[in-house]
Amino acid sequence: MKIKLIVVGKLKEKYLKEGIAEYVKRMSTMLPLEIIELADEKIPENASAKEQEAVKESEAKKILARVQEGDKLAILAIQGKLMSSEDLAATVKNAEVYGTRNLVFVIGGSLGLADVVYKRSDIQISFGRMTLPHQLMRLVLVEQIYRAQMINRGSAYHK
Ligand SMILES: C[S@@+](CC[C@H](N)C(=O)[O-])C[C@H]1O[C@@H](n2cnc3c(N)ncnc32)[C@H](O)[C@@H]1O
Repeated sequence: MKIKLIVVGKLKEKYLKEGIAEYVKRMSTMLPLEIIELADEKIPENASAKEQEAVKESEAKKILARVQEGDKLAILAIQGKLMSSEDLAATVKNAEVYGTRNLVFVIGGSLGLADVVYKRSDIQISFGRMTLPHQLMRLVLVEQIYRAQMINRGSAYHK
């Protein structure tokens, strides 16, 4: 099985790039993580609700173009399901056991994800009701995917 992470927007901060690269490297000998970075849409200044929806729809098209039939799609959503690290580890293990080809995580852009992405998703994962910047969310999620794999290996990394 492959684990993929689809993200909207280019990562700018060096400290985030370095943190993510470290966990990606650590996972290279386990289930490796492929990060697919999509260009974000320009948000017009003082964008109306309709313009914001159009941005999300356009980002959704690019996201869903990278998702294949049979992929298990886990989106990051503030109002989604609260999960423990052990729950995430079980999600990864189950996907592997059931022969899933790709377990795909998605983090939305600064406006979030369009409804069409929610409809396609198999799980909506919440990291709490607070809003995290999507770029920081990327680092936090990558660490949790690493942690999930360490849990599944019975490693002392997870205490
Ligand atoms: C800046 S947030 C978007 C905020 C937008 N108002 C919304 O409700 O989705 C960008 C992305 O980061 C992710 N995100 C941010 N905070 C999160 C949290 N607490 N739990 C899960 N995902 C989160 C989501 O994928 C979201 O689409």
